[in-house]
Amino acid sequence: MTTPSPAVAVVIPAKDEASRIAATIRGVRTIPGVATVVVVDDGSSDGTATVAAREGAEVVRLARNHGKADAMMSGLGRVTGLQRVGRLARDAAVLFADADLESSAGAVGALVGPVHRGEADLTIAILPTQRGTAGGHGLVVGLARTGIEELTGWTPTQPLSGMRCLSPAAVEAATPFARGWGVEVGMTVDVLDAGLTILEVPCDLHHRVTGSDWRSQVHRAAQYRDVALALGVRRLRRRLGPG
Ligand SMILES: O=c1ccn([C@@H]2O[C@H](COP(=O)(O)OP(=O)(O)O[C@H]3O[C@H](CO)[C@@H](O)[C@H](O)[C@H]3O)[C@@H](O)[C@H]2O)c(=O)[nH]1
Ligand SMILES: O=C(O)[C@H](O)COP(=O)(O)O
Repeated sequence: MTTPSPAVAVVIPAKDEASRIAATIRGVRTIPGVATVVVVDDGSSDGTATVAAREGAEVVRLARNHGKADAMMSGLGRVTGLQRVGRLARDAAVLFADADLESSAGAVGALVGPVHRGEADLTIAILPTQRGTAGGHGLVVGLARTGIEELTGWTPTQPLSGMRCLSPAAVEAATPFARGWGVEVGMTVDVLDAGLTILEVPCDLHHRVTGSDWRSQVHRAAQYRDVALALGVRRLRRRLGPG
């Protein structure tokens, strides 16, 4: 007899991902222990929610766009609701995955083992070099990395990586999330501040890279703003001290 894998709840924030979400849901379903897949449609203008429902996901539909962090918080709300009604184990790990991973999505499964074995409270995926040309200059990544380093003494390899698996203790330490694109940086700092452990895990994931056109640069500006805000709030907290 094989021992059943401990439960995992997958949460996928998704904005206008109708062409990718089905493959991503199918990918994460291959991960042992996945008890539920929650897709949060963050005010999409395409058929993301319809496709996700057709794939059998739990769909949370936000009427307007709230940004990635709020979508993730809404997903956690659904996870808690499922736990309350006994449809999901209370000690389930939560695995956040982006919607654009498509057929590579199953590779986030590597994040689960260390959390279930108690080797880490938070695991973060390290992605291989992506296909296509990235159009950035490393400004947002640099801001995030040096900010985390300054606040915690730990240097992350890919500070913006959003594929993350959290133990219940890490969920408690990391919530409420920093807004928008600041969610990963805020989570990293808050989890380390709580005395919990983080492990980076290489995962063979492929996603849509941000290019170099004007839309991509506007996206990077929003990332920069949100990361700077998440760091600023935490610096201020340090200065003000506990309580
Ligand atoms: O308003 C939004 C915008 C995006 N998304 C979803 O968030 C995920 C990540 O968005 P994406 O457009 O792929 O952003 P990237 O710039 O490629 O994201 C990188 O950087 C982000 C932090 O800035 C991380 O959250 C991501 O995991 C990381 O891949 C995807 O599932 C989106 O559908 C939302 O839920 N709401
Ligand atoms: O393309 C990326 O990796 C992100 O949008 C961050 O951009 P940057 O760190 O290159 O500014």
